[in-house]
Amino acid sequence: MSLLRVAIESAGYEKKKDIIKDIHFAIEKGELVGLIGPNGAGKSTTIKSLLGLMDQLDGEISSKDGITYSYLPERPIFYDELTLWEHLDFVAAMEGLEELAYKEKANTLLDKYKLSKHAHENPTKYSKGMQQKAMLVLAMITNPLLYIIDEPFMGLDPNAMKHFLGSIEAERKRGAGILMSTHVLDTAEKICDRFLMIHDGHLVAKGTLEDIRRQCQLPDGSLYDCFHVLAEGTKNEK
Ligand SMILES: Nc1ncnc2c1ncn2[C@@H]1O[C@H](COP(=O)(O)OP(=O)(O)OP(=O)(O)O)[C@@H](O)[C@H]1O
Repeated sequence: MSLLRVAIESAGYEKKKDIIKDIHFAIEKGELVGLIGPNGAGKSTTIKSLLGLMDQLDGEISSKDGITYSYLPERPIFYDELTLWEHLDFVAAMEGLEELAYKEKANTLLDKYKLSKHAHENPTKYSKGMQQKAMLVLAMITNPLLYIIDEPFMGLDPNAMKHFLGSIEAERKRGAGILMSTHVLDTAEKICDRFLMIHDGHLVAKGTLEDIRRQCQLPDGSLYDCFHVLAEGTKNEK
């Protein structure tokens, strides 16, 4: 069974004002799926629908029984009064993680993302990139089977980016499925197995890069070229 099955007929923020329509897809074990589309296309609205945050939703989101997921928002969110370690302790308590194992994993991740020295500080005082890395550590600590990630690349320095890509690869090998919304198309082209291209609230193309090229009628095009065709609406517009 798929980790996640999404069948959104429509969703929006106000009654009778649909923002996204007819969005159907699934995420399988070990798969990285890129959610791509211009500003305002409906990517965040799709993600909010999956997270159960949309009041106006006609459709069905189903996940494999007992699945745990982590959501990485585009803008990090922390509690004002807690240090990063206290955040980790909090998540571990909520998820019932075994103390020795999670502490060891946390230390490895903090070390990898160069946050060990700052683990007893309040993350609201971190730089943007440090906050993003802290969110990532918090997301990975629970060993989720599904990740929903909203634009992860923006604040990361090259070293953090390399580790982030390494972490994603390791999580996939462990069997986790990942849905990742991003505008960084050259990286997405290299790392994603499949893509969902949203334009104007509709899924206008989906599948592997080959599938997307065919749907955009650009047999040798890059993901960026295909995106441009979709965003400009010169071909294939719905
Ligand atoms: N809270 C909200 N209330 C009303 N309309 C909203 C709200 N959030 C988003 N929208 C509208 O929904 C549409 C889709 O927005 P969404 O945030 O899903 O786009 P996106 O693809 O994530 O864009 P971006 O790449 O800029 O992050 C836009 O027209 C936007 O104005």
